[in-house]
Amino acid sequence: MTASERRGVRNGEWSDPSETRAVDPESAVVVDGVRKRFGSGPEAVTAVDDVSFAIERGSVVGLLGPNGAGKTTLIKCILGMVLPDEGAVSIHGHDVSAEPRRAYAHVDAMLEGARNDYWRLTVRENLRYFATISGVDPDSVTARHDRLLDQLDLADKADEPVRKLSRGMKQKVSLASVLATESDVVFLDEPTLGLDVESSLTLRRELRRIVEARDLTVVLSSHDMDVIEDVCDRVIIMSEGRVVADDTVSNLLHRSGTGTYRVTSPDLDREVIDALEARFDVTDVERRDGRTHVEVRVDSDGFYRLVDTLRENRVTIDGVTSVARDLESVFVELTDRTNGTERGGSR
Ligand SMILES: Nc1ncnc2c1ncn2[C@@H]1O[C@H](COP(=O)(O)OP(=O)(O)OP(=O)(O)O)[C@@H](O)[C@H]1O
Repeated sequence: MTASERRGVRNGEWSDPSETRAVDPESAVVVDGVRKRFGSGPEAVTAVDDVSFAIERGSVVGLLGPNGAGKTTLIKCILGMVLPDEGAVSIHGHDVSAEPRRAYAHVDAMLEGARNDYWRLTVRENLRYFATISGVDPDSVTARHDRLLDQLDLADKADEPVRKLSRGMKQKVSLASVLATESDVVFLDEPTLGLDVESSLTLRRELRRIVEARDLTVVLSSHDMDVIEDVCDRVIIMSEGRVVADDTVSNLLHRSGTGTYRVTSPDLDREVIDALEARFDVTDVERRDGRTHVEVRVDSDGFYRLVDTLRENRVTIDGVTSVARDLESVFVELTDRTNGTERGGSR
């Protein structure tokens, strides 16, 4: 280990690791006040802005955010591929600046949906290769590799060179290569990118099964909300470099306060719809069977203001139902809000 490796970086200055805050060795990953700026002067971009969180061992955490939110930069800071300007990262209790070898000993990653698999080697040879370079005797994990190939529907391709496989299969080989090692913490960036629906479903199901069987910690970034909703225990949503939500999938879906309501009425004319649009976030208007159905997204006290507005306009209400939320609508709501485009009935 070099002298600089023995030192931690905090608040933009090199410091003695003994000065760094004690981290919970029980956490798989601890990110503490990480900040990263690119460039300088008016052109500077703060890609990651004071981000902190801890990830429990054996959990699957989704990292979400619109393009440019800072997800990749944050993952690269955690993996030591980008040096943060401020803050500290530790993995399994080891500060990545002070003890990089120990911190990264059990970490693997698949970035941007791919990994440098060896296309001339067969699928099984790739798995053995990556197990070997991670310090595992490949003969001792043959049974586990067979199981992995089975789980990912790759068993009948095990002895084919990777170059002969379809794009989706290559992607599964990438994931299998990550899981073939003895890593305890894996970072998967867009693992289902380009997969067909069936392969994506298989991969999600098997990933979840593998996580439970091995007590694996996974940090998964994806633009596909269904993947996140299916696989993750918890979701961290970033927008403009900051964390705007950090909660379990179920809490995010059932957050009290905000919601979308569907109002059905025989006399919702254009004038009333204009009045609703002026005060609320009207997400859908549909005329069917002589009635009008309007979907309105509101915040915590917005529901009562919505009902009051309908009454003021003497609207006959046939029904008001709550529309089930999915992670996508929660995501849009949270990231719209931080981008200053919130409507949600607060006008
Ligand atoms: N090497 C770099 N030099 C300058 N700016 C950068 C660099 N890397 C990232 N950025 C900027 O930092 C911000 C965050 O980018 P980042 O790639 O981390 O976002 P992201 O959430 O991963 O986006 P995406 O979903 O599009 O991959 C963006 O404004 C980006 O342009």
